[in-house]
Order: sequence, then structure tokens, then C-alpha cells
Amino acid sequence: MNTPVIGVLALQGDVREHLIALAAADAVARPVRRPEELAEVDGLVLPGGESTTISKLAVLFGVMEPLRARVRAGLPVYGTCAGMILLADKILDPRSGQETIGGIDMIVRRNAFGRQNESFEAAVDVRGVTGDPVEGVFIRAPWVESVGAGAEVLAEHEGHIVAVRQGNVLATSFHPELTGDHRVHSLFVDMVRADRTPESL
Ligand SMILES: NC(=O)CC[C@H](N)C(=O)O
Repeated sequence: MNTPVIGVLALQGDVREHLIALAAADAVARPVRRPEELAEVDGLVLPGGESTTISKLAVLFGVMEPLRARVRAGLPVYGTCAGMILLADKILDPRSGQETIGGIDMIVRRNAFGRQNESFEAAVDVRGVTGDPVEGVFIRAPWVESVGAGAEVLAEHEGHIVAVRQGNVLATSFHPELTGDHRVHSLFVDMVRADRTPESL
């Protein structure tokens, strides 16, 4: 099977770590900043970083509307942390000027697990990832307050939702790209492959 091309939105955040993780999970990975670059990928990762900054830069680079349109049209997307916030249909506590791309019928609370000095790691069982629990790295992480009927909860930590999937859109509060364990990225690459079948076989 030919290799899917997966972009990483490269406006701000931990872009490089995702490029490395995607390559390790057998995708061709490339940074995406412009609408023309977005048009060429089979899937997209929204990295961790600062969600308000990413949203403002996406508007500035003219890529916000094209992003919304492609996600609505079914582009497979995976967001970690700030990326999860960008994929929420609703943010509980948005900063001024903060917009989302949307894609998952969920409400997120930013910085829900505390500020930077309250960052932590925890073992997380993720549905669809076989073997040992994933090492969840939480950095000023959001959690999901609630999901709508179409969204599937894939993981919880201490009673809070930390991984969700709705159709082709996947989001985690934590950062698998920082751990060297590429199983969550492999899950996403499989979603992208499934989306490309059968026309591109
Ligand atoms: N590690 C992260 O991506 C932090 C997300 C950040 N707290 C935000 O609101 O965007």
C-alpha cells in the first residue's frame, strides 16, 4: 500500500516532534502553513502549543477557513493538547480572539489540569491502542467536560475525559509525540489509510 502523506500544522508548537513520530509510524510527514500545502495532504496533525496563538496565526496565514472546510469534508485530523482545543466545537473558557476549527462535538476546558508547574505524567489506557497503557504527558492540559452523542470517549484520567474520537477526528489532552511511543500516531496513520481506501489503492 502506498504511504499516506500527513501534514503537521506548523504555525507554533511542537511541530518537529510530531513530524518525527509520524515518520516513525510509516507516514510521509511534512509541515503545513499555507492553503496550498493543506490541499496536498491526506491527513493533518494539530500540535501542542498555545491554542490562542495557533488560532490567531491560522487566521493571519489565511488557513483557518480552508482548515474548517477540509475537516468538514472529512479530512482525518489528530490534535494533541492545544490541538485538541482547536478541534472542539466549543471552548468553555476561550481567550479573547480565540477561535476553533471544530470537528468534535465536545466542550473543552483549557488548562483544566493546572498551570505549567502542575504538569505531570500518568499511565493512560487508550481504546484502540493494544498492549501496555500509554505514557500520558500532560502539560497545562485541557480536559473534555462533555461530549455529544456522535463522539466516542477513548480514554479518561481520574474521571476526566482525555481522548476522544468522532469519525475521522481524533484528539488527546496529552502528548504521545514526546514519549518515543508511536502507538497513538500509528492509530492515526491507520485512520488516514482507511480513509484513502479504496480509490487510492
Ligand atoms: N501543552 C499544550 O498544548 C498546552 C495547551 C495550552 N494550555 C492552551 O491553552 O493552548
